[in-house]
Amino acid sequence: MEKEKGFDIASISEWGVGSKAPLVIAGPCSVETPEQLDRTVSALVEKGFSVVRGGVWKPRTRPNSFEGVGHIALPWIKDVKEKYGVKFAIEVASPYHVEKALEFGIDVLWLGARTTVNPFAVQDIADSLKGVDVPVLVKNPVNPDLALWIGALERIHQAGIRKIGAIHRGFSNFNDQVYRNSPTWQIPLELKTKIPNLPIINDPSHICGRRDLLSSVAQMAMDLNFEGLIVESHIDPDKAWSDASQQITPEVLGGMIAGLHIREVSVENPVFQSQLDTIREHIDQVDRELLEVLSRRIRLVEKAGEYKKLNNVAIFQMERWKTVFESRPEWGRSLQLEEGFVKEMFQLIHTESIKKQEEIMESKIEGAEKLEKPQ
Ligand SMILES: O=C(O)C(=O)C[C@]1(C(=O)O)C=C[C@@H](O)C=C1
Repeated sequence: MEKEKGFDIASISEWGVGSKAPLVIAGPCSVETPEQLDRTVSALVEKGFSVVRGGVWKPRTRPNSFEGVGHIALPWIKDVKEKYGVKFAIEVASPYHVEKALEFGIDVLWLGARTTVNPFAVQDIADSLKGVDVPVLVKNPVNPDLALWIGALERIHQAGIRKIGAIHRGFSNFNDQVYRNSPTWQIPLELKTKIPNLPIINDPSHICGRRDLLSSVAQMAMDLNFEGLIVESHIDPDKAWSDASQQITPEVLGGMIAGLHIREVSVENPVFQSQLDTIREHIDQVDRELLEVLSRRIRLVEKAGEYKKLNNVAIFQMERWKTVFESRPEWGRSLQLEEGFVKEMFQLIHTESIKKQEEIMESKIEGAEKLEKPQ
């Protein structure tokens, strides 16, 4: 995969938010009242958290939902920062938000998923950040579009922001039965591959939309070596004014973070390394075989395409495709392969079959004349 060039990025240890790894940013979805903020921050500090989040201006999908208390929350935030010595992160969606946040000494800014999708809005914010030395995090866009995410990061970075990171909050979906926003892990992993030194922070709260899944998503992020977590935590989650079902108390959050297994990127252990190298050699061998088998299948599909052309038969054969699509996951099950994985793989394979046969139909494929027309 090609790396993006020209990103000069500071590591989290240079952000001025402490050097504990992973970085945990925790706090209420929305700042509601001075009392709610004070009680939540006090409980978070007691559990060892020192970087707090809290929504001031809340972009909501539907009108008439609670849209945040607005700039009146900023003096309350300034008070808890002074009282508890915490750092504070908020979302900004316009140059006005940036100006106000900086005026009140906010330590970390983030762009929300609905802002990232809009290059005009991102550019306006980037322009307002010129000459400012504050960490800025960019959430993934609501749609699974890596280029759009990278584009927003580039705009912020080109404004001179070196303390830059990404937040993976999942992607909108039509009918994901499990997640509020599908994690689609391959997208943040591809981002990491393209911009290796970009810190990525996982947001299990917005991915899950419910409390019971938070720790499994947070653990997955740690297994994939994400640099941090941003988690919604409220002193009285059931009474939260927004996103009540995904917030947890600072106490529960403390337990969740303590229970995470933090993985090393690699270890200086020659035995481990040589064992992993052996396994990787086997994987290389199997991947070759896999590609050889796939190539054999495609050659057969091409042959079928040539016969279809000769006999003026349509490419898409619904009955046959149904049989293939229903039988393969069953074959896979007996080989301990996940049904969803097999289905997705065969969908891809079928798309390639159709593409290949289209090419044959459109062109005068050499050799087609040599085929005998079946009787
Ligand atoms: O069976 C065929 O007619 C094929 O061309 C093969 C194949 C496949 O890839 O399995 C491809 C296209 C059809 O829609 C059905 C099946």
